[in-house]
Amino acid sequence: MREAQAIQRLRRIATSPAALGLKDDTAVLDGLVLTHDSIAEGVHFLSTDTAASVGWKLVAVNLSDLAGKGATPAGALLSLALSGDDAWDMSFLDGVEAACESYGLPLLGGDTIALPPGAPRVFGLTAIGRAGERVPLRSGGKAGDVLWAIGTLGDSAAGLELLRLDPASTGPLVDVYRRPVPLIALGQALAPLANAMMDVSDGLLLDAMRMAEASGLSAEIDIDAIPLSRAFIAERSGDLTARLFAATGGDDYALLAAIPADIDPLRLSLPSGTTIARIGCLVAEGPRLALSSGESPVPLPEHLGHEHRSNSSAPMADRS
Ligand SMILES: Nc1ncnc2c1ncn2[C@@H]1O[C@H](COP(=O)(O)OP(=O)(O)OP(=O)(O)O)[C@@H](O)[C@H]1O
Ligand SMILES: Cc1ncc(C[n+]2csc(CCOP(=O)(O)O)c2C)c(N)n1
Ligand SMILES: [Mg+2]
Repeated sequence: MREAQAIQRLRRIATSPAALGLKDDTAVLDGLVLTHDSIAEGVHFLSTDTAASVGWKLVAVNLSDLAGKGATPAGALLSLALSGDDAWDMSFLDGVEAACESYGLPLLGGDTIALPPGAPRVFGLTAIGRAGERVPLRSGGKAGDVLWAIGTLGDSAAGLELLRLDPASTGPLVDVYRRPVPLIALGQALAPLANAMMDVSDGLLLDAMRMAEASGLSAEIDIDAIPLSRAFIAERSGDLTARLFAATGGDDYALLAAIPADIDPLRLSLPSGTTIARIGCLVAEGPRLALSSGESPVPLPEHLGHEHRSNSSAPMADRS
């Protein structure tokens, strides 16, 4: 089954207004912003990744969903699966602790289980944030809004490719894959201005299409405007192929914001070193997502981003 099919079925269960129709990154309940993300070995991280980086990543990907709504971290619940390798599990918790401390996220509770020997590791975290004065939803975009990307794209996907070629790879791209940085302060600064905002975790093109869909609009993106880091360009160049890779690779934990055209977020005093780029706009007419380079249209790539899909092979022996 595909992720989208499962969520479609879940919509019939999640009928509370706080669930926002499961059409956003988070739920919003009584001034709290709620999210839950899991990470699994072989799906979100490699068995060769350090345990501390896996713990960090679990916290960071959840904080990124709070950042997308401009929320302030308020607490977390951890789902911990012990693997039987005590040193690994302890280092994992060191990584969880480091990320919680870095972003002021108090651990409030959770649950601990032990995995059967050899089972892939899977962890979950519920992050709770306090809503700011406005919570920009995916669905709030207006025709004429400018689309801004905050943070660079493609670094993590490029880091993963390096690690796939050589698990001993190091450098800034590998660091972004293993230890993403949630853009909490930037999310808080932009939320009051944005009509719509979300984090980019599955791939810019897929997430921009989701924002356009939720807002009942179309997104136009200038592929040449996508922000790339120096490390990414040094590794893969900034040509169209590299840009499409960056726009679809996912795992970025950047932000995508739709901001009225008469507001210039570059005028805000954003933290130094912030990358923020005008990458397109939302419009009322046209295909849901259109790409261009220079003045020319660019055909959509086959895959716009990452979508989970189960394979139906070999059920577990004791599941019959
Ligand atoms: N198993 C589930 N039970 C209930 N709701 C779910 C489940 N899986 C996903 N959802 C909901 O579906 C919506 C979309 O989920 P999705 O995972 O695509 O969003 P996201 O958390 O922003 O993505 P990402 O995991 O890439 O950050 C969210 O509202 C999420 O809470
Ligand atoms: C080992 C390994 N293989 C592939 C990927 C790529 N990847 C996996 S999940 C995901 C989207 C975000 O996940 P979710 O939607 O579950 O939050 C992406 C881009 C990876 N990170 N590690
Ligand atoms: Mg998200």
